[in-house]
Amino acid sequence: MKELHNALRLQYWLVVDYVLFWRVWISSAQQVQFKPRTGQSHPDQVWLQIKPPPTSPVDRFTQVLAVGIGGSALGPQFVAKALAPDNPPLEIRIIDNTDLARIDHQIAQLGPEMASTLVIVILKSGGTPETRDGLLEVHKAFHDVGLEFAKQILH
Ligand SMILES: O=P(O)(O)OC[C@H]1O[C@H](O)[C@H](O)[C@@H](O)[C@@H]1O
Repeated sequence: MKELHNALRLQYWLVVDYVLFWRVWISSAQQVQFKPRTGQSHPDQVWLQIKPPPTSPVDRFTQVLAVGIGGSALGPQFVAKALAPDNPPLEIRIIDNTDLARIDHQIAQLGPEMASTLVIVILKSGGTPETRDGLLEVHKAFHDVGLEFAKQILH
């Protein structure tokens, strides 16, 4: 059982490394834009463009704040819970609904480590309104404490 767990743990990190590598590589090859399902350009798309790789203003990232809903939240939640090592190097939180009180609470939980938080936006379609709303809330929170949000986001 221990061997199985170790094998799964190794696979977990291989998948995480693989996904992060390709997301960063693809993002640096092309500016990723957030577009709604209507196909019209989003008015906020300028700040939603990122210039990867993300960087932490305080040397390294210590936690992850993911924004996604439905399958885009359940998948990462499953991987994080099922395959995480005993002492995960990064705390992972997921904003997966539009309850503002809950979102505020999750942002407050980032505490002084907001500067070392990597924000990951997960979506398949590219235009889920709930995910956009969560993203706007997180953006405002980073902006309010003077952090350069665009540098800490991967989407
Ligand atoms: O991954 P996205 O395109 O953001 O979609 C996220 C979710 O949106 C809706 O809630 C759908 O009913 C789900 O099936 C989907 O997983």
